[in-house]
Amino acid sequence: MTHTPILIIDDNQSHLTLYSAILNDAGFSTVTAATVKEALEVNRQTSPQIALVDLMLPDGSGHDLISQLYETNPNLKPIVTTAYASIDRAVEAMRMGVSDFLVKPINPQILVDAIINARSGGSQTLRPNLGPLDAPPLGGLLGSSAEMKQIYATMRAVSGSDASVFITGENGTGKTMCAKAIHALSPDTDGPFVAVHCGSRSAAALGAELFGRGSAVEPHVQKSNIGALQKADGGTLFLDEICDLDAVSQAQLLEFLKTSNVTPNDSAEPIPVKTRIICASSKSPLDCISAGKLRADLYYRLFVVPIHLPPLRDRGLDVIEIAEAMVARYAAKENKPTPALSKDTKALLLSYAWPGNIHELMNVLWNCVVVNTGPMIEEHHLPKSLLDTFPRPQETTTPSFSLGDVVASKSLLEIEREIIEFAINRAGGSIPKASKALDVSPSTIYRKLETWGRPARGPRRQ
Ligand SMILES: Nc1ncnc2c1ncn2[C@@H]1O[C@H](COP(=O)(O)OP(=O)(O)OP(=O)(O)O)[C@@H](O)[C@H]1O
Repeated sequence: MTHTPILIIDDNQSHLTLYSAILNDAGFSTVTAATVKEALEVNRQTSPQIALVDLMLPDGSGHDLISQLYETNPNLKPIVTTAYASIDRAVEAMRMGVSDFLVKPINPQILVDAIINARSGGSQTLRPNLGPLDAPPLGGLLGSSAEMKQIYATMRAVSGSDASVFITGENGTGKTMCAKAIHALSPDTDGPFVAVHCGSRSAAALGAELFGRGSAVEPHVQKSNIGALQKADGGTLFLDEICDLDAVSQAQLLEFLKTSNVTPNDSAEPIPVKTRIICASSKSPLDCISAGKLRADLYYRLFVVPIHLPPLRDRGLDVIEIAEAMVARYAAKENKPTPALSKDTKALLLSYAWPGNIHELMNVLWNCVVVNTGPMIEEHHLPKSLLDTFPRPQETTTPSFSLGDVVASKSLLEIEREIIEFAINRAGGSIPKASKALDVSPSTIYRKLETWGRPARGPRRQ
């Protein structure tokens, strides 16, 4: 069976580029439209089997558009995308027969899964060429766990677009490395990569560092007075620990994102700047918004493509892969033969919690290579004091059910909610998938979520 291109309808050019890149990378062909009028024309020309429909379009609503598309293309499977999740909208969309309801920012794998689901119609599974998921790591990032492979695929997909990227993850998980790798893959790789840590100085100093001083626009003035945004013109600006940015700089950054102009302090003249923004945070941005530290409007502008780097303890055998590469690197540096890791050492590395993540692993292994001279790194060579200080924390993410305990302590409604939440988490946030697993209709779950006052799918809290 041949497939027509997927029609992507969104009035935001960055989203069109990004979704096309993700789907093209996954082996699908795409066509795009930015308005209702354009969408009807492309629909007439290509008769797509699947359309990704944004609900808010400049010349009409996505719901009305879907009705019009059905008139000439009754077999169409629409997938709704929206930045404004509401249960009412989701239920209304499900009633119209849409295949899925995706809340922006959309995780690339969820987007690909939604297309696969729509194509398979719930029975046959037509897996497209997912080559990028098997592609080798990027930019020196080590690790071939499924989690990291998915991250490499996202990085590749986003690198060709100028969409903002929001990287979250504990300290030492590789956020900076990931940002550099995206820059290196991008068409602007020859442009500058400028990194600014948003948490390490006073608001005034940070403001000047980011936006520069008025004198910077004068041609004779030192380059050091130019702000980081201007320095990153034609390249990438990496804002590390964005949640620590002060309120004044947040307002200025938001203004920049709206206008693509920088107005350095004391200067009247706005300066046009074209730069891709990648930001990172080790804190949960949603918690920071709740605490009034991060503006929600700034967050939604920046959180176009989320990348969450899992802690090292959740990357399975990546710990050993990274450890062996690091040991070889440090041995070469110290002019020593590369020692092997004993079986017990590997078991310990795998069971330790690594609160400092890859940074900590690197320090431990460098110490081992420097201090020991033998051909093998044994368990007793590892700094035990360190392991004793940071025992592996209790897993909290997966609820475990002991029927007796549960029945004794919880109401039926509570148990039902736990099971539904569990199924949604296991389905990566996809309500249709969770509903399939529980053998109920998606609208049943949407209605339950509405009762609990919980959004259908949004950025996951860490
Ligand atoms: N997947 C990886 N493979 C190999 N080395 C890695 C990987 N991820 C991170 N590193 C190394 O671990 C160290 C920490 O990485 P990085 O500085 O990018 O983390 P981070 O999340 O930005 O840390 P922080 O939050 O402390 O700024 C660096 O030396 C980096 O080279």
